[in-house]
Amino acid sequence: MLGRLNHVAIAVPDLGAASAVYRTTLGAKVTDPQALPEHGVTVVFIDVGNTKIELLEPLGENSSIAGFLQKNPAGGMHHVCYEVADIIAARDQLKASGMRILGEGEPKTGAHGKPVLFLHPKDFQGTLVELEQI
Ligand SMILES: CC[C@H](C(=O)O)C(=O)SCCNC(=O)CCNC(=O)[C@H](O)C(C)(C)COP(=O)(O)OP(=O)(O)OC[C@H]1O[C@@H](n2cnc3c(N)ncnc32)[C@H](O)[C@@H]1OP(=O)(O)O
Ligand SMILES: [Co+2]
Repeated sequence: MLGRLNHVAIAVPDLGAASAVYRTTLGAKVTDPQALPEHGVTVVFIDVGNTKIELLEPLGENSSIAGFLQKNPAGGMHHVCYEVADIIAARDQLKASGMRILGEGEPKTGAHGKPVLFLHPKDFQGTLVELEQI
């Protein structure tokens, strides 16, 4: 089921400040901010060759990452995203093995314009897992 590691996501309280740290101290090329209101976040990506770093900050009132940032006010590792060839087949296989699919269980369109799903962190060793269909 698993393909490449598409990205590692870091939730931050201030996307501009976090982007500046990556740009000035690590020489990173940071994409322009991309507002994703349907996901309640604004994101940027940093391509590191073999994968990407996604920096994300809350957007709007009930952002799905607000709770995480309350617990981690300075920010922190938020999720990993794995690529899958067939997200519906992956979803159905995971559901059959008792894993919890977050949201209504139907893929939404992610930052890369591809279908994505999220798996409950409690089912994956305390790590929020995103699947993105390539
Ligand atoms: C798709 C666009 C973009 C892309 O890459 O294309 C993105 O990645 S957008 C990313 C933002 N969207 C999401 O994260 C959607 C999925 N997330 C959720 O539905 C929620 O964040 C959820 C349900 C994982 C947690 O929501 P919340 O924190 O409000 O709920 P709880 O406090 O009840 O949390 C339950 C339990 O899980 C622990 N938790 C929460 N977030 C994480 C996390 N990122 N990693 C690990 N664990 C997490 C939380 O601490 C609670 O644990 P407990 O021991 O019960 O306190
Ligand atoms: Co992501």
